[in-house]
Amino acid sequence: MSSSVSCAQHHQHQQLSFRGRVGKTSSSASSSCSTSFSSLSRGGRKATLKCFAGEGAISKPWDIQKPCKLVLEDGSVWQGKAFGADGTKVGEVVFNTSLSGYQEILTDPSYAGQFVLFTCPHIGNVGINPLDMESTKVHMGATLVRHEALNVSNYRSTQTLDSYLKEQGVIGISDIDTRAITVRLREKGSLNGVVTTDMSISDDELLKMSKGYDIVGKDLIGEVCVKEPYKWVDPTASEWEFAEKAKSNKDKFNVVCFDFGIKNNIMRRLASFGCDLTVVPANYSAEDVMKLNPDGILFSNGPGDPSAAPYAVENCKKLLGKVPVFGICMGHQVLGQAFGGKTFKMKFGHHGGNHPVRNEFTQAVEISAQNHNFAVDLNSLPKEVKVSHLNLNDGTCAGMVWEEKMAMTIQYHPEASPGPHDSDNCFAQFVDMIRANKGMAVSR
Ligand SMILES: NC(=O)CC[C@H](N)C(=O)O
Repeated sequence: MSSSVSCAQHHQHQQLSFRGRVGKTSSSASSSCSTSFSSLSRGGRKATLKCFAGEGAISKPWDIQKPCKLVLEDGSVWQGKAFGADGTKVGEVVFNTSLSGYQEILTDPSYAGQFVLFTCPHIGNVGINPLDMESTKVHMGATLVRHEALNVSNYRSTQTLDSYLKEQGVIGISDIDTRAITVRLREKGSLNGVVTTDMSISDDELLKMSKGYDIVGKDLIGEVCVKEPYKWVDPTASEWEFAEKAKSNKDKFNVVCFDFGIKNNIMRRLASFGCDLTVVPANYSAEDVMKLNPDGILFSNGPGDPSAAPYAVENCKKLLGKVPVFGICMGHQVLGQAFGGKTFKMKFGHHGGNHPVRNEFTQAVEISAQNHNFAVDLNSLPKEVKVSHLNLNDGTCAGMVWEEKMAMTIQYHPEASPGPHDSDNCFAQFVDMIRANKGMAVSR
């Protein structure tokens, strides 16, 4: 099987990699970027390395000094280099501590209305591939990185981060001090900011724009969710499947997913555990959902303030107790409100792949992938609701169960993508709840 690997232009001393470093580029390769590098073969796999330079032209991406700046609402101005699209955007800046999986983060619809600052200093090194998309586009307003890797090294990559962001109309800024900004966000809390490649706009104007932005009270779900119902049947590809329960499952269940900005891997994991999915818009009525005769209902992740989506909460209230329900992230927050609880905005939220949570029933600790800026207030919940998981960094509510209502919720991301798989068992638990409700034997 041969696959095509793309790389940005390389200068003489840069190394080319193919699943690990394989040697230095020759000087003839570095001076002749319109031709393909000779095929590299490793582990039986062949790859053709191509350059992104246009016909005959030798552009030097490492020499490009197109300016870009970030102005935060606290008045700080951060000069950097532009990549991706040109333009001016306003958003809430959050930092993500994941060491890998920038493509999944870029395409997570929950980041609409926000800018993601990656604390991992090297972003872009595995390029972009068509298989790791969590949705059809990039939803964040801008991507903030310390260093944009020009050298792309992955056998699945078909595009550079730069060209993908250009195509998506998303601004990238590199060469800014992401550590200093992260410390600032930790001290002051999430800050709004403006990123621009238009140097004619004054810092004062940009500051005014960033101060005028507020994600609180904004219903961003409507911007990212589907308009018409659709079916999803694809499980995790068999070569990646790791859960024994998913491998041995033979039964099929009809599950309706409310799309608040659903990530593809939630659907893949549910499909792996035997769920045939009908994905419906966020404002699909409870009555219409019940007409689909679901065995279970999923409330998905999604962007923005959970208290700004009262229609979702009302729908949820009508469905509680009818069939088993599972809420993930925004879905957890919507269910929390439907239970009678309240949500609040956190100082800088949780965004990363290494957050410890404790299962309050088993005391087991899971390392989880998280991405949220709001949380359910533990003290606002009725006594029938049990807190199933606690975040061990700050003691916030990370999961709930209301047994009589057949409801379970998780504030973080059991589907990972990117992140650890410790919490994947949540999908099996949801399916077990469905099985029990149908009078079937539970698989444990
Ligand atoms: N990933 C999500 O679903 C995020 C939920 C919500 N927008 C928050 O930031 O808390």
